[in-house]
Amino acid sequence: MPSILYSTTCYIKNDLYRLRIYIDDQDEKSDIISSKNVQLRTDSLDITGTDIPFNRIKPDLTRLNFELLNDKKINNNIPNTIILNHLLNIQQTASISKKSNRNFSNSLQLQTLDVSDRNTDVKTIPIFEQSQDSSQTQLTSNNSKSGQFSFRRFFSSLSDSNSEAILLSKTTIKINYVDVSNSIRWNIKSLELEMDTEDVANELYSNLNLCLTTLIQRPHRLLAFVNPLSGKGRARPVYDKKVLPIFQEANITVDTIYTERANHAREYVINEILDNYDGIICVGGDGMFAELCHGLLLRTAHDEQININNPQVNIVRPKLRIGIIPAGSTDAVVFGTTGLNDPVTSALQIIVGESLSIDITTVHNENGFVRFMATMLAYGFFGDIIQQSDRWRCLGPLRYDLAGFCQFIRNTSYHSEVTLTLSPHKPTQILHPKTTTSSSSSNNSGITSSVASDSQKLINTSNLSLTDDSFKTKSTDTIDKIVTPVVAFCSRNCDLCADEEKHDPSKIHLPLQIKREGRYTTINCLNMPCRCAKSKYGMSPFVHLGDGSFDLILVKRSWRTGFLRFLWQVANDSRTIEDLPNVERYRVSEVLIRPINTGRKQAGNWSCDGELIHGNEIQIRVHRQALSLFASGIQFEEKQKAENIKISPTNFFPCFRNKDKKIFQESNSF
Ligand SMILES: Nc1ncnc2c1ncn2[C@@H]1O[C@H](COP(=O)(O)OP(=O)(O)OP(=O)(O)O)[C@@H](O)[C@H]1O
Repeated sequence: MPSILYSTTCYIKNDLYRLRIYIDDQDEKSDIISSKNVQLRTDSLDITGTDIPFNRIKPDLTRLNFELLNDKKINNNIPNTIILNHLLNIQQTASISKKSNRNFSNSLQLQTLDVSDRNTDVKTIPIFEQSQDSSQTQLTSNNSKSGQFSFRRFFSSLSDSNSEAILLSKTTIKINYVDVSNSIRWNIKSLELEMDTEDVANELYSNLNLCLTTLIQRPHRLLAFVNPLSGKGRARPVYDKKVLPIFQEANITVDTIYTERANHAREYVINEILDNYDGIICVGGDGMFAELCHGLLLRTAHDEQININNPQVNIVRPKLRIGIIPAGSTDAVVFGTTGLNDPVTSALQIIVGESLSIDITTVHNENGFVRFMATMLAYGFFGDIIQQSDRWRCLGPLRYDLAGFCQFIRNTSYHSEVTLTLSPHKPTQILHPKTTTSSSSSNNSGITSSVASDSQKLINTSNLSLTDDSFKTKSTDTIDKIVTPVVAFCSRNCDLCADEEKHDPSKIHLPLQIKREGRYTTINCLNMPCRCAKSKYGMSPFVHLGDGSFDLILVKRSWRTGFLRFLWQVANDSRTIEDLPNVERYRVSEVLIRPINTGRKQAGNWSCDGELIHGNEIQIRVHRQALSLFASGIQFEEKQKAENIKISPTNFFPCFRNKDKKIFQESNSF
């Protein structure tokens, strides 16, 4: 049963409401969130405090509930509940009510408004609006749209009002809150609550502010880095006009640095004192994020005296979180962690202290540490594009398309050896023999299993022992395809990412290593789906952000039409990409890629998070949840609704399927 902390009545748009601040019963949390009409115990209309102290308030469990007391139809613009943590700020302003058309219920003992008070109330204007920080006071009036008080405007509005029912006092509480009714795109909304007396308004105002002080997961002081060149120069206006005002509204202090050169932010984060900050904000694209990510992780590794050059070392998660305001040209990280690249949504997720820990992979070559990888590492086609487009910088963004086209015409492939360590899974989830008709099968929970029968044999016949080197590394040319068993989107509060048991070393059942060798057009490691404007689902839609694994996609040498089909599916629907005859997808925790140069043939190029890297061989190793972001993760049911993604219970992949080496469109009906 929820515990009510506070209860009062108020008018919202001339309708009478009962406002209650209550704490959910923790066990009932999920039910209450899902139910629109929260059942609270009936209490008196007077202000009621309970014996629950404010320091026991759980921000996600404490809510404001608005119950309409008139007989009128419920106004859909008034929320039924607002989570305490979604309040941005509370203002107390003067109220000038228009002709009263309030519909008082006879059964309610309401205080009638004393008209004789009006004159005295007029004297209270202008009022001082007190922000959450008591040291900041502002002169405001609710008549003043610009926020500047104007006596002329104030008195002219008085004469416009109907004198019969004018009430002038500090009786209006304005609540600015984060509207999450569209759980993908967040917005700011406000609600004006008109209280009966100034005393009640004062009390509600101070109670709500007291509640706000309990929100410890929220940042109070942030350091923002703005790359003025990001996204063709849109980062600065986005930050100055859209984001900074929201931070100010939420009483967050932000120190801003406009970067002057590449690596400015990275050096600052590595070298300067950051103790005063609760988080770092990156305003820009994926390149800026990579800079901050490196700065923070390298600084932490240095503080913890970790030898980052050792490929087997475990990195430590920094204490500070990074918030990303998308203003770049691709914004793959933000797409992958919030579902869209909307600066306002990202700013609001930072303000309310949403937290998401993501995997980071370390990239080493034969000489030691090279880079951290947050999104994608590529060898071959995509690395060659980066290398070529770097030479054609003068062509602007067009250079990527042009370099891509040239590379496609060349259709180069590279002889390479790939040693991969499959991500460990529970025995019950693993490896069903491949059937002749379909390469994958799915159940209702969206979990699909698929594996080559040879691999099944290999596992069944092996004397499984973690110390058995012959088992640990198997060269299996016969293995055709091994597809990860779990193909569900990584979403907000993802079960797979939260599954600690899976990451318990004592529970690892199958650290299977496999060697693959052949000619590949491209070898890609994806730590995130890499959704962006050019790829609806990203190259790897089902990779999870925090489950301690990443996806390896091998694209074997083929005719240009075969590779074009791969590119087409990456752009449009990559959910079944491994069904293409030239594509293999593995879920792995570690990969070693070794190009085999056969004399005259040149090796391909490597790119990591869009930057060129070098090495004769590259080792990639995942570090589970090594970096925390201010982000919510994606509410996938909502996203599916918004994008009209159809997922049939019996067929998780309704679009394209590989059957007898042919691609064809299936009907969604079966
Ligand atoms: N003031 C600056 N002048 C030049 N380069 C900068 C400056 N600040 C940052 N950089 C560099 O610019 C590169 C690209 O920046 P960023 O990622 O923000 O923009 P983008 O390329 O438009 O977006 P995306 O990476 O999403 O495509 C980063 O690698 C960063 O190191």
